[in-house]
Amino acid sequence: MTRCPVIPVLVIQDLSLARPIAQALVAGGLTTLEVTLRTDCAIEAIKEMSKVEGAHVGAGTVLNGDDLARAVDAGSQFIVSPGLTQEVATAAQRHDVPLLPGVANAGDIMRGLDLGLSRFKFFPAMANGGLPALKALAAVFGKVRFCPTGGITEGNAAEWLAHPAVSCVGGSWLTAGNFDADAVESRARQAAALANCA
Ligand SMILES: O=C(O)C(=O)C[C@H](O)[C@H](O)COP(=O)(O)O
Repeated sequence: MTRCPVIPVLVIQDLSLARPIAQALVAGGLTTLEVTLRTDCAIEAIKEMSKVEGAHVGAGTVLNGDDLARAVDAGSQFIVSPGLTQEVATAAQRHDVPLLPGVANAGDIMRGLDLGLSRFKFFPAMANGGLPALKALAAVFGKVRFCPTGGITEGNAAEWLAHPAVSCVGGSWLTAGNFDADAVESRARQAAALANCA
């Protein structure tokens, strides 16, 4: 979460674009890449993107232990899930892989704390009440850190990142539309500057 505080959330439909997309994002300064398991080629895309120098590739939309095992076998260095289940948390512990599960309310966070977790994705961030909702949760759970995702854009990312409980943000805006390497690199560069990526 602190390595590079803007995480592109990627839905790879065309495997041949996996490497060029990763190269463009890394060239622009975004090195932590989340590949969602929402497409048939997602697992292969994780393998391809992991070959790109400087890329730190993980899996998103991990819904159960089987997804997690497939993602880890493909080389995922971290796991993101839209929600928090005991099954996914246990599988992450078993595979010794960092897990960023989604939370939407205080009860979710408390279940996460019970499982030994303190870093969560706040999802879906905008639909869940946006920054006011996160501020209210952060005031109660002082040591918890969040990665808001869902509705984050280049227009509001800086505002989220300015909150001390927000360690990073995630979003699909970096690769939205038809793939154009120059456009992706330029969006990544802007986002990296916003987030002071090293
Ligand atoms: O399913 C998951 O595990 C996810 O990672 C969900 C994504 O974070 C959001 O769908 C991204 O939301 P947008 O940036 O608004 O497109």
